[in-house]
Amino acid sequence: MSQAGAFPPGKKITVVFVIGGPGSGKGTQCSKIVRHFGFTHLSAGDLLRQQVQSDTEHGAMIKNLMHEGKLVPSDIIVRLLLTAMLQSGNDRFLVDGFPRNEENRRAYESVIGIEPELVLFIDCPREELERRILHRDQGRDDDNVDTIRKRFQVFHDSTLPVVLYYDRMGKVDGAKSADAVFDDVKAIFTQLLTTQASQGGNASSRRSNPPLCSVL
Ligand SMILES: Nc1ncnc2c1ncn2[C@@H]1O[C@H](COP(=O)(O)OP(=O)(O)O)[C@@H](O)[C@H]1O
Ligand SMILES: O=c1ccn([C@@H]2O[C@H](COP(=O)(O)OP(=O)(O)O)[C@@H](O)[C@H]2O)c(=O)[nH]1
Ligand SMILES: [Mg+2]
Repeated sequence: MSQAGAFPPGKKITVVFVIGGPGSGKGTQCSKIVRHFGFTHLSAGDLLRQQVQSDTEHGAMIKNLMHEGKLVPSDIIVRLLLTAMLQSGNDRFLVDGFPRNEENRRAYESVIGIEPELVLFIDCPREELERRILHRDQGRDDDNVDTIRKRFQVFHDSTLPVVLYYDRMGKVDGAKSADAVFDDVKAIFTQLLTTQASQGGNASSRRSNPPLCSVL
């Protein structure tokens, strides 16, 4: 059952999924989008790390799965996302690093049910991803060579097919400098928000809109 009714009636909620390989710059671009376009940034990975740090019911299980580069059960992450959305009071959300597989997508659809108006896909070659992660220096215990390989495999096998599910996908070249990537991201968001304003409604990612940018 959709929880879209959990939001104030008549309030239009805009959701953008931000997807890309580990180290592609999802968090970096989301910070810039927040500053420029007033979205609330919901990083699925950060929400899970908070659960580990506050030693919650599922903390130990989440920690082990993340250390192995595996995916946490969908119901846990969807519940965390919904709670964060409701608590924010905002009506524009960047969902960073989610959905990561088909099961995630279905769980989101059945529990939250607000279709993303855009899926921003940050494309970047694997060698560059690995280089960035190994220099990230945020003390993450999944940023090591062994776990990185497993995370790449999950991204390739499970996450990329979810990206392809959506018609309304904006793809950017994430190998450029962070500012150059943001120039491209800015153009996509400006187009999205302009279209929304002129339509006065949602431009759903599954309707037959032309893609905002080149498709894979
Ligand atoms: N376009 C870029 N060029 C070079 N380094 C980048 C770029 N975008 C992000 N980084 C750096 O790469 C690392 C991974 O970025 P991050 O935003 O954490 O990626 P993700 O959230 O996709 O894993 C960070 O150390 C970040 O500062
Ligand atoms: O929806 C999600 C998002 C993240 N993760 C877990 O959290 C880790 C780190 O995710 P994050 O998005 O922080 O990594 P990034 O892509 O930014 O390097 C992943 O490898 C998964 O183990 C998950 O299970 N489900
Ligand atoms: Mg991140």
